Amino acid sequence: MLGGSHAQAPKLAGFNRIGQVIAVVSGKGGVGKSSLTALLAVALGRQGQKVGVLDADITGPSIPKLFGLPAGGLRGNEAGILPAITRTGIRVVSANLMLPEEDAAVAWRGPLITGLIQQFWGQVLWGKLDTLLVDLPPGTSDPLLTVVRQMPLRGAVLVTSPQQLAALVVRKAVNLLKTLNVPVLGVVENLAYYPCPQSGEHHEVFGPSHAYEVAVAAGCDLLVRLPIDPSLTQLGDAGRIEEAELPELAPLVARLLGVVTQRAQA
Ligand SMILES: Nc1ncnc2c1ncn2[C@@H]1O[C@H](COP(=O)(O)OP(=O)(O)OP(=O)(O)O)[C@@H](O)[C@H]1O
Repeated sequence: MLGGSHAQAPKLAGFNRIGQVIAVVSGKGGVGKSSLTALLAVALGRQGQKVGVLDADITGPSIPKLFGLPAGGLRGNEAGILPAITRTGIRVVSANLMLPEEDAAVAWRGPLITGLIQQFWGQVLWGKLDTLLVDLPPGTSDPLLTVVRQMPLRGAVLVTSPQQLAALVVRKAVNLLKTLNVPVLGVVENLAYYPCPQSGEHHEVFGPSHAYEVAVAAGCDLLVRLPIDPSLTQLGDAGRIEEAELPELAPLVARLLGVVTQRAQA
């Protein structure tokens, strides 16, 4: 059933109730977008939200690894696909959960990839969610267009890092989101600095920040600057990202909770 681009969507309208769908977008790979998606899901869950993560990075899925979810963990029945559930109750759907082994490759052409993203939206029994986060692959390509066309996006969170190249590529993503009328809810700069454990001084390991320029281009606020934190790498590698504490995310969490409130009042 999975992987076909023309599969019939079951009637999930009465079953799935999703308060808001938020895309997490970067221009360049490796800026920590998947980690940020996972951390945001955890932070929203701690605020009492029911959260789902749709891993739209079909060929490079890293969400299951961060949560310690094993390959082959997706189940389904004739009604639809059941998401895997993390230790703290976050519902996750990812190509890696369909594969027999974690390191099996997905070598698919574009139409199959977009077909699978559509199935992750249209054939998954997400149930009632406050927020569905969509982790998009880097680049301004088909998956973003598919998500924008198929899902009622409230907006996007843009993740960048201090390198000028990352800022340049993320500005391309900003322009595409503008063209597609997707509001940018906030910019996150990851790997912004390394706080010296001895002196507390912030070292700009990847150079000076360009995130303000990105935020200005996107017409929104730079909400979060995340430091380089080796414990994050360790927790992610161990599949224990849900144990991370990141108070820096509070402004972004508040913004996303605000979106829910505004929508409820509309
Ligand atoms: N703030 C941080 N401090 C330390 N390590 C980090 C931080 N953010 C991300 N990492 C680490 O960097 C690596 C890449 O992160 P991640 O997979 O989230 O990036 P990505 O942008 O989603 O990558 P890709 O675009 O290739 O999918 C991971 O090992 C992750 O643990």
